[in-house]
Amino acid sequence: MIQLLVTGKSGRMGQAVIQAASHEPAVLVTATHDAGENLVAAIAQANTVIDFTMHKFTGELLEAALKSGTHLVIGTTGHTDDERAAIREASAKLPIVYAPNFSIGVNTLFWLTQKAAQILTQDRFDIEVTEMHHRHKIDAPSGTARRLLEILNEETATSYDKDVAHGRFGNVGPRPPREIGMHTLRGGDVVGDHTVMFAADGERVELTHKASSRLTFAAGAVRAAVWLYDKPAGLYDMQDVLGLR
Ligand SMILES: NC(=O)C1=CN([C@@H]2O[C@H](COP(=O)(O)OP(=O)(O)OC[C@H]3O[C@@H](n4cnc5c(N)ncnc54)[C@H](OP(=O)(O)O)[C@@H]3O)[C@@H](O)[C@H]2O)C=CC1
Ligand SMILES: O=C(O)C1=N[C@H](C(=O)O)C[C@H](O)C1
Repeated sequence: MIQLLVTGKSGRMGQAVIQAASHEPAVLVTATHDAGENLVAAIAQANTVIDFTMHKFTGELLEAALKSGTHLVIGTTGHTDDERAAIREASAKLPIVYAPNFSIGVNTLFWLTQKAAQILTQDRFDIEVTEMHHRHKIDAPSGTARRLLEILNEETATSYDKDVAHGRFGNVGPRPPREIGMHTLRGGDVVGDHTVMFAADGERVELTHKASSRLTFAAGAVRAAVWLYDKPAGLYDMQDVLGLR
């Protein structure tokens, strides 16, 4: 039985996770947590945490989980390089699923993007990525877009720091062939849209995913928590949970 601690309980995703967990017989929400509450007391009541909060909270969460041996499903995005390294380090002792997106559709988009990049970049296809989210989102680009860029960087031998152009403005000149454009849109109540575009002379391929309900992400996170139950320490993502590797 998964005894679940839901952090960020009053947030958009925290609420969706509590709802999704109520539909999963193997999962019982035994504790919840919000900013300012006692995390050590909350984590003592659980064997697994599902965390959709804020990147700055991850250090405190890792420290508490390492002490209690609690499994972690981390969906929070916007981590710094140091925070990502801390998650990797903790995974030597704890089973952790860390994923920027828990939807089956987006994880299929990751797979399709890798395959498309392998095929299309043998010819001269320029790559652009767009994402759109609701007006409340605080990190940009989205964690999902960042993962798409990492996949594209790997397949095209480009660098996230040197070759990704975050928007364009002014007299930027012709497009450098290795450049990957990243364009972030914010507005309204958009749950999460991502497009990877491959554009060549005479044709264009667009791979798009649109999420219309946060329950999609929440159900995926609950599925990841159940999957993680009997796994050894290690860093996993949703591709592992879905068997997409
Ligand atoms: N991986 C995925 O599939 C998905 C990831 N996300 C990510 O999940 C995260 C949360 O998104 P969302 O639910 O929309 O955000 P919300 O702002 O709605 O909720 C954030 C929650 O985290 C809590 N929180 C904020 N700061 C802290 C802190 N320092 N310590 C403890 N708790 C804190 C908030 O508490 P309070 O209200 O008291 O401040 C709130 O309950 C984001 O990083 C987002 O990108 C979102 C959707 C899907
Ligand atoms: O903040 C959100 O809402 C979302 N965040 C995730 C991200 O940053 O990729 C996933 C999803 O698109 C919704």
